[in-house]
Amino acid sequence: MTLHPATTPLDPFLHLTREHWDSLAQSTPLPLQTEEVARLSSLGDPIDLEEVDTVYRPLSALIQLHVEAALRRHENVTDFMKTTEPHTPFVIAIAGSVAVGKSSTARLLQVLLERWPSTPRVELVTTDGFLLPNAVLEERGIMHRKGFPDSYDRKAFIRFMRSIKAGFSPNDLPVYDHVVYDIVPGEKQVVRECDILIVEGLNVLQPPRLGGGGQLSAVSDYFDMSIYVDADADNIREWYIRRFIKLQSTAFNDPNSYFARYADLTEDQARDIAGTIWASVNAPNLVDNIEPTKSRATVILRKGGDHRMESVHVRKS
Ligand SMILES: Nc1ncnc2c1ncn2[C@@H]1O[C@H](COP(=O)(O)OP(=O)(O)O)[C@@H](O)[C@H]1O
Ligand SMILES: CC(C)(COP(=O)(O)O)[C@@H](O)C(=O)NCCC(=O)O
Repeated sequence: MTLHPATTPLDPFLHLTREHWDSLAQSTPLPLQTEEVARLSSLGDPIDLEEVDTVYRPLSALIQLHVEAALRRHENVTDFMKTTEPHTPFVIAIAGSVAVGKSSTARLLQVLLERWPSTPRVELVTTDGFLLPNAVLEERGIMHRKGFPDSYDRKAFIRFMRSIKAGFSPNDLPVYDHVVYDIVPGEKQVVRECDILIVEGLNVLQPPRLGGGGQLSAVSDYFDMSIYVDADADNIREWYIRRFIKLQSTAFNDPNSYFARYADLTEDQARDIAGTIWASVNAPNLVDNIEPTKSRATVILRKGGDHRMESVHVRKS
């Protein structure tokens, strides 16, 4: 097997090179066209069909193995307990820094997984809907900590995950708008009944904390599998700055954009502002809160300088 680098007796991960990963699941079809891949990629995350074929085809096949095993276990356990409770959605969490490309990964997986016969219904929830509204962040003096664990309504997020794993489909999830940079008053996301739920966000792998009832709980208590999208902080910083410059000529021109005041900056000025936001908000959040959760993931996708996947690290089973 092509392992990279050598594992130690305490290392619970298998380290697979890009070449090894690419050689897997050769018979799994890739039901996607170039146009569709372009539509699913986020701004600044240049995924092409070759990358989808190399990285996401084996990943969707590996996820299917986990889903099928969970379905079999459910059948065996319900037989054993003489119950008839239907199975709950298989939950996949996607974690990683701001600007690392989590949303492209989530959207690609949604489309690939719903083409498998056993999982035709795949729903996607981004955790920004659980951010506290700006008015609350301002009241608490933590507007500069948007994306940090304390900027979320953790209780509502846990309630949502618990209801999913209790077999319900909530219809009242709050919705966040990146352009307005705030929760949209009155707007709700409906999560339809599904086979797989993908939950994507910075903080999905945060460890348990003590809740109101004296219980230790974390949203990850309700995950079946998790994926951490990883890259060097210097690369992610550059992707963040480049995306900010692209947003200047797109989203920031919307008069409703929270960043509209930055639309007319020169490229150098935009670089400076984006670098400052990165250094004061997103880098400390990555170092202090997000990166330390990496080893909790089932799979780590490690990207190189151009968003190209370099290696994949999978929990030993
Ligand atoms: N200021 C913004 N205005 C409009 N869209 C944005 C803004 N910031 C981020 N986005 C979009 O929001 C999505 C999520 O971004 P982010 O949280 O950085 O995660 P990631 O880059 O890992 O997917 C991306 O599709 C990105 O292009
Ligand atoms: C909205 C986000 C916190 C991401 O939320 P997520 O869906 O990961 O929970 C992030 O994209 C963001 O806007 N961070 C604030 C700092 C900044 O403007 O870059």
